[in-house]
Amino acid sequence: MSDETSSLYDYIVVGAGTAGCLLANRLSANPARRVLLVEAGGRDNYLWIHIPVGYLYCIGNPRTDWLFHTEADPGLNGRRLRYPRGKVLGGCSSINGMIYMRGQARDYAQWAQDCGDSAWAWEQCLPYFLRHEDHWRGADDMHAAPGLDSSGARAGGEWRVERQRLRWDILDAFARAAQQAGIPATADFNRGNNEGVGYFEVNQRGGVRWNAAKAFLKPARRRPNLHVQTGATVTRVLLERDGDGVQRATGIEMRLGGGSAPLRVRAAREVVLCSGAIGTPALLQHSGIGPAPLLHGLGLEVRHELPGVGGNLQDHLQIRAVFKVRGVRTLNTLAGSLAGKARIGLEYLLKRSGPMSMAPSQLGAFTRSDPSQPWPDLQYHVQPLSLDAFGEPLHAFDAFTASVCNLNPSSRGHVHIVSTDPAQAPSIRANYLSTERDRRIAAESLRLTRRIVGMPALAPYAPQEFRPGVQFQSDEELARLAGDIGTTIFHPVGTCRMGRVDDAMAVVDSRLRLRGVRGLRVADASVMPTITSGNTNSPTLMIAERAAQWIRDATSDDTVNRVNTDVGITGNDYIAPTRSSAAPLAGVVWTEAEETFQNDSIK
Ligand SMILES: Cc1cc2nc3c(=O)[nH]c(=O)nc-3n(C[C@H](O)[C@H](O)[C@H](O)COP(=O)(O)OP(=O)(O)OC[C@H]3O[C@@H](n4cnc5c(N)ncnc54)[C@H](O)[C@@H]3O)c2cc1C
Repeated sequence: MSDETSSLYDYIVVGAGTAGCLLANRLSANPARRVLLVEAGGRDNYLWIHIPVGYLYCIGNPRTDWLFHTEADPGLNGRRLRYPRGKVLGGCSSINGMIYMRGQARDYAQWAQDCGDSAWAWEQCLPYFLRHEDHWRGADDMHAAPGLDSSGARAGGEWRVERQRLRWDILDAFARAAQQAGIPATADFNRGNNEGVGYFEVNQRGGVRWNAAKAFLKPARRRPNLHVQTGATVTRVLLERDGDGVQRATGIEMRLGGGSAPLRVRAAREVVLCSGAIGTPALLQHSGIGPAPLLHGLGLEVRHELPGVGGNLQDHLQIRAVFKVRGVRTLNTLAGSLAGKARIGLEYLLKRSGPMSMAPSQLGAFTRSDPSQPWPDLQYHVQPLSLDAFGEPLHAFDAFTASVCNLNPSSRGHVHIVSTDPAQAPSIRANYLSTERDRRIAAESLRLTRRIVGMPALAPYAPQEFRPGVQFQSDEELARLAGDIGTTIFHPVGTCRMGRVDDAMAVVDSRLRLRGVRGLRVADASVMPTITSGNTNSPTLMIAERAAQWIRDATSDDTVNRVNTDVGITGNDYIAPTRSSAAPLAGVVWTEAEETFQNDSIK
């Protein structure tokens, strides 16, 4: 325990997931700034994180997953869903489907409009995608998007994007069928309008998962000014009043693994929340920041009323139609025998290719639910396999799954804590298919799936609809069936959304500062006002990249953000998180809850 009067850290980043790893890297690039990155999960040294197909063993595994569930959902005919969230260095980027997708230009135009800040327009965001990208095409301006300034594009950034290392006859046939149904072929989903059908690009290097920890923490591992604390759950953001009465975040309270007494750590400049779309609103609510009725109801002191915290939950609901096929191999039967498994294992061992290098979905398509839509509003994830649910065994027959989701759902849910105990999981109410529009699009998307599958290119394989079943045809039946077979595609966002200063439901302003509290920012998927039209990992990295820039810009003027150490902070109140931080700049920067290890021990 220390009783220093000076701050231990300049910045505390809460959550070492997709956004947190990038931020920790960027903020600690300045050796004069001391950064603490706190992660509830452990290190990413579990084999199945790195072998792409291992996501199957990471989801539902307490070593890597928070094991959340949604509440029973009327739109899903009363079903609850397993709601995986990464709990490990890298966060969800350590367990996700690895698909690299920026979204559509119009998503960012909408954000700019919602926030009244043109900084969020696609043209302004693009350089921040490119800043960390390491794309297999290199700094090819074709990829940067036609007509746009490609400055900042580079091969050799940290975030590796590669082509997949396998193809399937059944997926090639689906791609041809999609083209016969009017969806053009595309070789690049990332130019601002992702319309088309093609194989996804993935975050892998040589057939191995490339997560945010490898990309952003590993290169920073020898920085003595970066302290990574794993196995520590942050339970509260600490607030104090500045001389003018405005509250300021001065640090965090956290518990090390094994349920130790709470420890307090102080940040001289900013606390940045990167705990994700579920973790961040829950942490704010536990800190007394959120909707007053919710906090009062739990007997929590309302430190700062912000009614939007935890609201506006949006997610993509994937409607998984399954088709049996004949005369073509799919993973179902390929992996169904010992010999098949051995062949698959050997191929990965020797060439880092084949089904073990496989992202869950390989083929993608973006299209319109009806021709009057100005932009693609549906995304397909097509898989050469089928199962009843993730975690269940593959079916014994050959089949493929055409999963389709509405990219711009109008249904909104929320995340609410249910007790004052931060160890208790929050209530996640997704409210899928709770609007007429979402139900109609669900029905239309299932019809479109049938139309594609009915095209001549797939005829040689005699596809037979296994789920939901051809007997169901009316809008009403299809919407109900969507509720039966729909499931999350793991993209919760929006629960601390940014917005204009006069928007009472906004949680952060357009520069990601928490409204009404100094020294506190949110930089993760929770700030998205509306969900992007595609997968959400890379947009989250872009958000973090922007936050890093704004934090650096703000703190280059010390008078703006720096805590006045004469006001409100008493040294004895704050204790060092571990024995290493008694000498925080001494060079030991990687710390686990029960163990301190040297800074080169990350793999
Ligand atoms: C199974 C799955 C598949 C997906 N597939 C894809 C895909 O193929 N492509 C794509 O683009 N997106 C995909 N996504 C979504 C994408 O990965 C997420 O949108 C993105 O990772 C969100 O990043 P984040 O930084 O907001 O949160 P996270 O990456 O979830 O990071 C939050 C971190 O904070 C930690 N944390 C939370 N609370 C606390 C606390 N109180 N104290 C300390 N630490 C805390 C967590 O343990 C976690 O490490 C998928 C997600 C999942 C789960």
